[in-house]
Amino acid sequence: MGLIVSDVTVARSGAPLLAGLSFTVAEGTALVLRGPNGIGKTTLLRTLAGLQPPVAGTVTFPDDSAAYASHADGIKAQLTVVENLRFWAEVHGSTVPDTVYQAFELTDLKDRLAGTLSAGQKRRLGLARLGVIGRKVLFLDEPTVSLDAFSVKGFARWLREEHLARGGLAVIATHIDLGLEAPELELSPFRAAPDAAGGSDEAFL
Ligand SMILES: Nc1ncnc2c1ncn2[C@@H]1O[C@H](COP(=O)(O)OP(=O)(O)OP(=O)(O)O)[C@@H](O)[C@H]1O
Repeated sequence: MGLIVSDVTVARSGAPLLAGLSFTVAEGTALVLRGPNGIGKTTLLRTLAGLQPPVAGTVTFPDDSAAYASHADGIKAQLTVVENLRFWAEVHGSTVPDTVYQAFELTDLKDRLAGTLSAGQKRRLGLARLGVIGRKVLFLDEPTVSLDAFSVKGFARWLREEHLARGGLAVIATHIDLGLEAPELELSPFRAAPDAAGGSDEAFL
């Protein structure tokens, strides 16, 4: 079973942003969300991941299978790269696959304190978390911010060859082309009318 989104409306601070969204993402495939700044991509991803409730509609995917990766890397500065990955693996009852270090270009950084990594290196470590937690349904918010072109390609390769090829799925908000050959959903036509959630205008106060 993949991800099924039925007639979903999402809101931020009481203001409906996107309405009437219905789509499915099958196992082994990705969907790329497109739309201008502020349209609600982050809000939609957070809603799909269950971090906030939809105003209307339903989101279904297999229980306990999802992970949300946001702008915040969520890494522990006082731990080394290896310790960070082991920490996440332990939390999720898994182990760190050796392949993760190579896939996210962390082999030479294993013993570095995470707090001393560059922005792009931190982002690679944050993304490597996805490689250890074993979640099938990934909601990714601008995953390649701070990454150079080489690292973007590496991440896309991991997504394609390690995640999607093993039956995972992903919904990705990104402004760049990841080269995934994934279908894209332009969100602009789904911009909510101000009264889509019953006329609330508290956001404008
Ligand atoms: N804490 C908040 N309180 C009120 N409004 C907010 C809050 N956070 C975000 N918003 C507003 O909600 C709207 C949707 O924000 P969201 O972050 O979901 O957009 P986005 O499409 O992900 O944008 P971007 O492409 O810039 O990342 C924006 O107009 C934003 O200003």
